[in-house]
Amino acid sequence: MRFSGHWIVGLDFPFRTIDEDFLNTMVMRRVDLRSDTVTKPTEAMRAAMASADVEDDVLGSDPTAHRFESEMARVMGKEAALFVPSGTMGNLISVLVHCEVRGSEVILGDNSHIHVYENGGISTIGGVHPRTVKNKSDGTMDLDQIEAAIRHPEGALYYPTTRLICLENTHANCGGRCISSEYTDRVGQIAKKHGLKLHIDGARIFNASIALGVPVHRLVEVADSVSVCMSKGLGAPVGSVIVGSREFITKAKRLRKTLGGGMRQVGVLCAAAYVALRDNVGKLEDDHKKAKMFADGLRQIKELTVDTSSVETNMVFFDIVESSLITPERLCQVLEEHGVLAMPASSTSVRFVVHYQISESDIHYALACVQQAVQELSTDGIAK
Ligand SMILES: Cc1ncc(COP(=O)(O)O)c(C=O)c1O
Ligand SMILES: C[C@@H](O)[C@H](N)C(=O)O
Repeated sequence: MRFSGHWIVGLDFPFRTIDEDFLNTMVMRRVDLRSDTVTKPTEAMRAAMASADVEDDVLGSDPTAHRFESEMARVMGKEAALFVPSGTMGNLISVLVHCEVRGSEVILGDNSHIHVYENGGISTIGGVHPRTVKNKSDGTMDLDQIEAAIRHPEGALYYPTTRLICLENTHANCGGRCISSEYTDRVGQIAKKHGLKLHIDGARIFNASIALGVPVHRLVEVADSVSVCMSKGLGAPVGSVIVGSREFITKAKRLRKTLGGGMRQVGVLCAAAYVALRDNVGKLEDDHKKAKMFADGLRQIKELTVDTSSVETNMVFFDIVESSLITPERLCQVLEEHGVLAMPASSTSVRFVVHYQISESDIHYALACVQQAVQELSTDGIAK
């Protein structure tokens, strides 16, 4: 399908009049909004990787990994840190260390990444039983429901034993919503009251910190462990970091080896992650502004509905109105034909994730493509 004619879209959003020549030039543009995991390493990261001081991190300690882990522990306000290959492994190791006794149960959100997107690893690999509590639209769980989900010791003959509560900040499936330090503290109080541990899936904790204006160490103050993704909005090519007590990290390091995550000259990866931490935290605010700009533009497309008030960080979810014949899959297909990459989020919604390698001009282009695609899919009746 080729777009034809001017892209006068009659929107008061500062869309430009895009004529065919400009459009055809623009069609060569690639705007990857599938996730903030798609960023490519910068020259500074590549240079750091190339010159990293490395040693075998299994037989001893890779000096660059050690320096990076020490810095992450300091930034996050915890005793120690451990570099791991992915956020999935960071969460898995954290849950398994806290729930190292057979028959353990973890309370987590029914829409949490750990529960939805990690292949049930805590159960299939770790033998840990999940007990879900409904995630509210803001990414939190009702505090009373959390407390009610905690198994009573008198039921020990029948029930698993609750040992851990997991939160997710920002909450990806709830649209990148931020969890406040006050709410986190309340969950921490519940955990402490019942002798439980608290883990935070902090894949995008720096996004929450910037959006809330709260230091990361304050956001995770009451957590026993946090998994932080360096490979998302911070833009490192690979890796996450678990932070916690020295005792926790010692156990985590052993479990990382058990899972095959013990890495040799891992300083090559930590060097890039260190550059990401140094250079990119300050760019997250722009990501949030671009996401807001995107949502404002999408809101003006009548076949779409966007809750712009829920766009707190770098994610934009929008719904296609029920009366429309357009499906998220078909819309993403047409957008991909013009270089705009996005992911369906449900049977009625699409997710766009902004990152620091997306420019404002890219946002304008993507908006124009969405507008044109919706217009053409609606009129051509080829939605389904
Ligand atoms: C909230 C959240 N937690 C954990 C992960 C897992 O990270 P990874 O993809 O590095 O395994 C992701 C996505 O990647 C995520 O969005
Ligand atoms: C899809 C999911 O696993 C990934 N964390 C993302 O948000 O893109």
